[in-house]
Amino acid sequence: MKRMIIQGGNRLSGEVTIGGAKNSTVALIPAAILADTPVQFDTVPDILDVHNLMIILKSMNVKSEFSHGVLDIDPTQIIEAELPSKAIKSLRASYYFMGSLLGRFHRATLTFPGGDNIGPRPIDQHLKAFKALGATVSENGGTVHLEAQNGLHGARIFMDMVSVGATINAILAAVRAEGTTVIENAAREPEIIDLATFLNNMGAKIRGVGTDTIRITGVNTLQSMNTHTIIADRIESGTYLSLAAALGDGVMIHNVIPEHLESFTSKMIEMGVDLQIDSDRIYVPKTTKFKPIHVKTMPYPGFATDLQQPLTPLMSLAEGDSVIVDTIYPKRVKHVPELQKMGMQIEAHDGTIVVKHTAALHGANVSAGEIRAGAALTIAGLMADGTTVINNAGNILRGYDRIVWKLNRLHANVSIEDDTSVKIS
Ligand SMILES: CC(=O)N[C@H]1[C@@H](OP(=O)(O)OP(=O)(O)OC[C@H]2O[C@@H](n3ccc(=O)[nH]c3=O)[C@H](O)[C@@H]2O)O[C@H](CO)[C@@H](O)[C@@H]1O
Ligand SMILES: C=C(OP(=O)(O)O)C(=O)O
Repeated sequence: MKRMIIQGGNRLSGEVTIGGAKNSTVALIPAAILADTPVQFDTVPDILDVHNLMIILKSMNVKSEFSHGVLDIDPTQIIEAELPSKAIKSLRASYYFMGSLLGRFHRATLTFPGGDNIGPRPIDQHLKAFKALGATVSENGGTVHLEAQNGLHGARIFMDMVSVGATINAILAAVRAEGTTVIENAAREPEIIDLATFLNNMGAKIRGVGTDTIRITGVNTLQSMNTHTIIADRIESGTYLSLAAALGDGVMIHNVIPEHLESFTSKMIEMGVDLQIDSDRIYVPKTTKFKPIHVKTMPYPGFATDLQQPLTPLMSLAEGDSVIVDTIYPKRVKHVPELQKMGMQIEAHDGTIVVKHTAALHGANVSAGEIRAGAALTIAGLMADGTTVINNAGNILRGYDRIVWKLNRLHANVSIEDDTSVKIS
């Protein structure tokens, strides 16, 4: 288990550069096994999810090398093999191997995925899509077996609810299927567009991504001709925007796609933060007065559920009550009791989180129950007087690229310790 140690109270200033999007990367890596050539990604974030996906690739004889943000994957010698259940369970997105293995071998056997504990996360829509494409699905204990004995065939798939994961899995299974697939009520997240861009550049025929109807005409082969640059992480961007507003004396955030963050930046502006938004960077000036806001999380382009927690420390500075309703994950409140330990006036009842003005936060011994709860605790720890110890910090490192280095470059005082108290970067 890793712990993050924060000596709070420093004002932050300087520059930070956002990494490639976690939620793109974790779909692109499983997608790479659909290629008949080696593939290369750049601006890959250095996060635990990437390292765990590389372990899964290795078990299938797929070589991968990751250095300085460049990830090379060679799937040309891939074999069918039992996948390592510890790595599968370490992250949510391992379920994308269901779609990509089905696309590649017409069968797949996987244990159920892990990922953040943020309330119920069923995969019925994923399985419905696989069945529509011609696969049979059998479940045994914690294992799912998928098999398309007569191959995969294009179909019309209507998603009962808007799901990022089910949309991506349906694309992965359909991209090399015979005939045309139409996904209706599809999710529109930018990470889905990024995945389709990668696949289309290899010869796939995916049209309509970014709308709620996606059409895919299956192709026989996918061949990579160039490096795919991963889009900037909008959730990491929002996290740094929030902490820069809460305790910055002027912070420039580089490699941002402002169009992907409009639902978030509009709320910060409503709070009174005079953001200076450029084409690919945002400057956050020192701000001392904040107005309370109301936020409701929704599928993209609505306010992201992954950004409600990182905004709570900033909300605690507002002069009045702020309210969050998380319609995607109403039980995503793991940050609430931990922030209370730090003195924050925050409560959760019946799917509604209320954050009241809090005069001061103090350091405490807390736990990151999930990645974005960890982000909220990190920001609160930086704002607090004294020392904060965040246990289960592996949940933060799952998805925040080189976070200790980035925060310390902004003049924070943060370190990570493992069980044996050896400091790592
Ligand atoms: C790796 C990745 O990209 N993770 C993101 C992805 O997760 P993930 O893809 O798991 O989330 P979904 O978009 O699928 O979930 C949206 C909603 O649909 C429900 N649902 C989903 C699938 C299904 O088969 N049945 C079902 O009922 C879920 O319980 C949830 O209430 O989108 C979430 C919602 O934006 C984000 O918080 C996660 O960061
Ligand atoms: C919920 C998240 O991640 P995952 O879906 O990978 O668990 C997240 O990134 O906030």
